[in-house]
Amino acid sequence: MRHYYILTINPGSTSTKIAFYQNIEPLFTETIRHKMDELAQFPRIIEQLPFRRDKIMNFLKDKDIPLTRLSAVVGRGGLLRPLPSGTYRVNEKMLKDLREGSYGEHASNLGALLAAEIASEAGVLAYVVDPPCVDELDPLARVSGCPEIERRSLFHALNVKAVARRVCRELGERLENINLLVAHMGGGISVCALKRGKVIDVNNALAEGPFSPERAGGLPTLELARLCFSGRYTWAEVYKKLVGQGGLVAYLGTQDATEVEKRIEQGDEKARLIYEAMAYQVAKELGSMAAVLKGEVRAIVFTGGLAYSSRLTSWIKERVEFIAPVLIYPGEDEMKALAEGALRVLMGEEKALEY
Ligand SMILES: Nc1ncnc2c1ncn2[C@@H]1O[C@H](COP(=O)(O)OP(=O)(O)OP(=O)(O)O)[C@@H](O)[C@H]1O
Ligand SMILES: CCCC(=O)O
Repeated sequence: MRHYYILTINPGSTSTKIAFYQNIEPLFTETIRHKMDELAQFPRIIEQLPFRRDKIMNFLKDKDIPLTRLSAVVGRGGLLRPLPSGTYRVNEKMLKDLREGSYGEHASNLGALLAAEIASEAGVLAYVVDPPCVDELDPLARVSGCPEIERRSLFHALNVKAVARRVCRELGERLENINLLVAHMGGGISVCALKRGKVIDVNNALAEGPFSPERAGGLPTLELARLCFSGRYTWAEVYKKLVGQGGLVAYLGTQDATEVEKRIEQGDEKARLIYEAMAYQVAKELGSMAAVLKGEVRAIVFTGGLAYSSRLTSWIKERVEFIAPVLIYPGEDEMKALAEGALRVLMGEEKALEY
């Protein structure tokens, strides 16, 4: 079998994950965690591009990987127009939408931009796989209750799809034959109802559902409207309150769940209340997604960085295990999913989709 060398880049809200694959074998992987004050120097996410690019180039240098060795570079896709699931070739139109933030600002917007810069230096193609804007919503799920506002599918599609495939392999099931609930719990939280492999409903992870380490999640609408019209905040300030500085950060001053757990162990009652409330909200969202699937759920899956926490997962589990067995896949499989998506195209098993 021919060997392809694939660089995968995954810019998350608090980290840049990088890996170098020979086909689907990881030769090197690294997670660079960014401190909040390090990122705070950039008013816009797009301005982090040279900072994160340098980190990647240092990684390649440290590991002695010349650009000439790369067969492809693949980044986590960003906020683009609603798209079918798949692998996309990065093109100028995609880069323009990401640079301009046409569909919103998000750390993952940097994925295609970083991949394109490095791929062009290496003289190879850049791809993205299952971006967060993958949209498989049931028509019922699009209705919000306010005609001017349509619900939007925006979630951790790459990891959710990859973990769902892995769960099915391990259960000996076919994805298209079963229903799953998958809760990705990282810097943001996506709680998904998968009906025969399709995410037919999910909380918009930037604007709905449980609060998360950095996101405020769904809020009481009238109180939010009052805050917006108070004259105390600009749109940019409100956005930051809801998306980058909400949730654990707003209540506790940190997005780091391990730090919150240390405080709980030292008897910090506020930290305990807020952390348990996050678990409570995830459980509540899972309950409503179980109703979406009419209770026909083969398994409930927890994944993402927070799934490493046995304290958090047991709080959620005790409220939802009556629905279906709970399976825990801590961290994420995103890097492998990126490599696999690019490899399917390099090997000609799948045609890259055009944006
Ligand atoms: N061992 C652990 N125990 C508890 N929490 C952890 C552990 N490891 C990571 N976390 C927490 O997981 C969260 C980050 O998860 P993750 O790395 O999946 O997020 P991200 O990739 O930055 O963002 P996103 O998943 O939204 O794209 C942080 O709150 C972090 O403190
Ligand atoms: C993946 C989009 C959602 C988030 O970052 O929380």
